[in-house]
Amino acid sequence: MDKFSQVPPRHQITGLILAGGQGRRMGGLDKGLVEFAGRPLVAHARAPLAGRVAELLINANRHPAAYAAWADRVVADRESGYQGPLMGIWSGLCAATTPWVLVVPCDSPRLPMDLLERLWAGRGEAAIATAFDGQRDHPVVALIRRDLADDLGRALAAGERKIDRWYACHSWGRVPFDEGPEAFANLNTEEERRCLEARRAAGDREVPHESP
Ligand SMILES: Nc1nc2c(ncn2[C@@H]2O[C@H](COP(=O)(O)OP(=O)(O)OP(=O)(O)O)[C@@H](O)[C@H]2O)c(=O)[nH]1
Repeated sequence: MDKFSQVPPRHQITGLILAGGQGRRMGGLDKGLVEFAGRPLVAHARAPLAGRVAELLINANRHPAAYAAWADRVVADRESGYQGPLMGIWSGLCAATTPWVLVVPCDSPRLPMDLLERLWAGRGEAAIATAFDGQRDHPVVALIRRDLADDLGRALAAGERKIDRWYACHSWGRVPFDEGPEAFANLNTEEERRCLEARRAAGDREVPHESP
């Protein structure tokens, strides 16, 4: 395999930001629109995808107009009732038109900028490749083959809601990232948001500024 075969082909990949949750631990706020370091969280989630994918989708169940500024298309869950991230992934897979979909959560503002390159290079023959930070798997940071959409639809119809259990039914590769857990930190509470913002302000990493 030559080195160029490891470059992710942009036209084959859709970016999908999952922002369809209820944000209960943040008092019901629409988490993707919560400010982090002066910009909405969705802007940070977008940074490692922008310019690297054929189309950028945001899966959101509230405030579609606000999200539209950060995406090519906003896609709501195909079934109502906040049924969890697997429903968001299925909704994105169904809406995508490329063979692969790169999924990221809206509430992890420090993902590696070369996330796609590394998942692509590390996926091997797997149909699903997820990030592993050396301690934990991050199932919602995933490169997934779009042709699994029908299977996922059937699994959801049969009541499946657990991401790992559905992944385990397919060829699933875990791609190690040596940055450590900080790069995949996700914000569930206002306190976590404040702490991560303070660490960032302390200067441990600069996040590139980007406008919609
Ligand atoms: N489409 C969709 N995405 C969801 C749903 N629930 C969670 N997510 C997404 O999955 C990722 C992880 O979500 P969590 O932090 O576990 O859930 P949350 O709803 O955002 O927050 P909590 O209500 O506090 O659990 C985030 O990117 C969410 O936007 C859902 O019902 N539908």
